[in-house]
Amino acid sequence: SDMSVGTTANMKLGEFKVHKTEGNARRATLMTAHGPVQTPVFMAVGTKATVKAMTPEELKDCGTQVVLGNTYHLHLRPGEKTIKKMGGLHKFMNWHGPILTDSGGFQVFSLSNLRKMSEEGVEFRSHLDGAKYFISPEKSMEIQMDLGSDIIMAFDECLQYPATDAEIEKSMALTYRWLLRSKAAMTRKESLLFGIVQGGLSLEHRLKSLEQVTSVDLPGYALGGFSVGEPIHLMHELLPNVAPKMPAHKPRYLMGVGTPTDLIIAIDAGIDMFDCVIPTRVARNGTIYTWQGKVSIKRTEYREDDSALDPECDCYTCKNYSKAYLRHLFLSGEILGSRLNTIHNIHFYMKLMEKAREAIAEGRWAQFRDDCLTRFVKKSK
Ligand SMILES: Nc1nc(=O)c2cc3nc(NCCN4CCCCC4)[nH]c3cc2[nH]1
Ligand SMILES: [Zn+2]
Repeated sequence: SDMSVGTTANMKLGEFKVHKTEGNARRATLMTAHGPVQTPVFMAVGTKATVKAMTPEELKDCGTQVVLGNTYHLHLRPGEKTIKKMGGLHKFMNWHGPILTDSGGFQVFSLSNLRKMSEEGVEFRSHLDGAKYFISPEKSMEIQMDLGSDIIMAFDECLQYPATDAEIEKSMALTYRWLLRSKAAMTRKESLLFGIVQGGLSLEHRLKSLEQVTSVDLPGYALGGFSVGEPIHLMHELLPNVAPKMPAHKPRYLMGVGTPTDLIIAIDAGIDMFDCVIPTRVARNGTIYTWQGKVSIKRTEYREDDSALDPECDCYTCKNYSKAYLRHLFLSGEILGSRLNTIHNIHFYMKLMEKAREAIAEGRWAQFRDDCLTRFVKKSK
């Protein structure tokens, strides 16, 4: 089990201990102000201070270690000053494990309208009510510190795909200057600041951005600018050439990724941390991940199917409900359908990471990797 790697008792805040490696894959522990994080880890996305359809107790029962919050969304509503007054994000949402917050740049570009970019920061109008806002590296740090975040992401610019070499070079230079301002604005010692490597889908620019960002001494580094509309094989091909070149004794976080297959490929390339809305979002749309591939619960074949979503799963949903019942809930648009499907998908993702951690710790990662890739290949039913 996870504790097979020994105690985390005397680890310092921000310490990242690599217990075992197999090729580029690593089994490690990151110490945060809200406890240790066993890696590889998948982090549940809780954009508006909730992982949709799940209570914190259910998240914990599914093996969730870290929950993500979003600077952009929480700044707009209810506002970080309100959350701070209520005791901070952990107390506000009753999640007392580690919280990582994204810095808002990506969300501004992908959600808001009418924005003005400058060296200073980004001016934009809220997607909720059109009100005008301005976020800079300093403002982003202030918001994340007010939230009481354990892992704070630097304020960066994330380019959409495709981007020209000139756009990539200009953007990653800005991201580097914003990283220096982010670090200078970080005054909360309990929070760990992670830098974000950009560089588009170009190996040359990725390595240049990697050199710039990792020249700044930080407790962790992320790969941004992926899963932004590029053909996914481009990311799969780039990762093994970039991830292993990130500092070996710092956590490596691949932002916004991904499917079970993406996670396995990225762990094999040396990535430690992930987040993605896929397991929660597709659950609400009736798509279920199982150890035998994907299941679309709305299919007629499940109308009188008394079996569990996944015979190899021991989650609350699989122990208590049939496919027939879950299909009925989905077709009826019942809220319980979203809840039960989400519980299963989050449990599946956390179980996948737990098995990956054990496989690396026991020196059988290659076998586990190949077994997963065979199981997950498109057999959607
Ligand atoms: N600060 C920051 N910088 C990034 O470059 C970044 C890049 C990202 N790329 C994604 N991709 C999310 C893709 N997701 C896939 C499932 C459907 C919804 C979108 N999220 C990201 C978040 C990010 N946050
Ligand atoms: Zn299940």
